[in-house]
Amino acid sequence: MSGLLLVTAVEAEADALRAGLTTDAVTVAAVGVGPAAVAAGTARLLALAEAEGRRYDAVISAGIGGGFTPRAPVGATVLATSSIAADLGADSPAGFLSLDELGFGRIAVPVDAGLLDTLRAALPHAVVGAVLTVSTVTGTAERERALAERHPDAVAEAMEGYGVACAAAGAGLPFAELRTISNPIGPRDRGAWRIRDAFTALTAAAAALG
Ligand SMILES: O=C(O)c1cccc(C(=O)CC[C@H]2O[C@@H](n3cnc4c(=O)[nH]cnc43)[C@H](O)[C@@H]2O)c1
Repeated sequence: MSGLLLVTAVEAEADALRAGLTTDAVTVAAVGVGPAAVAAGTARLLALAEAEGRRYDAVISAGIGGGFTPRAPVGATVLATSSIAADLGADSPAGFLSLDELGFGRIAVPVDAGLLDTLRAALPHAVVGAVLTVSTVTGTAERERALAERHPDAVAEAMEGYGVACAAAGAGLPFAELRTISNPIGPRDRGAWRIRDAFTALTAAAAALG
């Protein structure tokens, strides 16, 4: 057993997490932006560990994300109940058809219940709900509305959770997703992103984990 693997998209997120950790039982790795990059990167890390005779206890997709207003305001910490590939499917004149609706698989991966309980105990103020994984950051009110209607339990969106979940499932490991909110989801306003606040919240979350 080699502890926990925290997977981020970019090094700045990984550094923010490392700044809060006081244990070496947690490995933090940045493997790229988007579901494909993190699925490939996470699967490689898990396979390398296995080849060395090591095995992680669990994998967490961690980093910053956009929050659905008012449920997850900027600076909030979010724990996923499930990670949902919200734009994986097909467009049609009748609207978006998800992978499930097409009959090709599941878009929602529930997180490990025991791991979520542990994280909730460590982070009692966290907002808990579904976290969407998107390949395109939402940038209009129309898109925000469509996502919220399709996923009424969603509290946040990011670009990696579902990819990390697929890699963890492939290795038979418990999975969870932790996000701190850098921006509201909605019309694109890059100037309103509070990335530093989200990094500060990531550091605090990591400190609460150990
Ligand atoms: O400026 C942009 O529009 C932009 C586009 C792609 C990536 C970024 C990043 O800052 C990369 C880091 C990371 O941020 C997560 N993130 C943060 N907010 C959101 C959001 O509202 N929707 C989706 N993802 C978001 C994401 O997981 C990136 O990996 C900036």
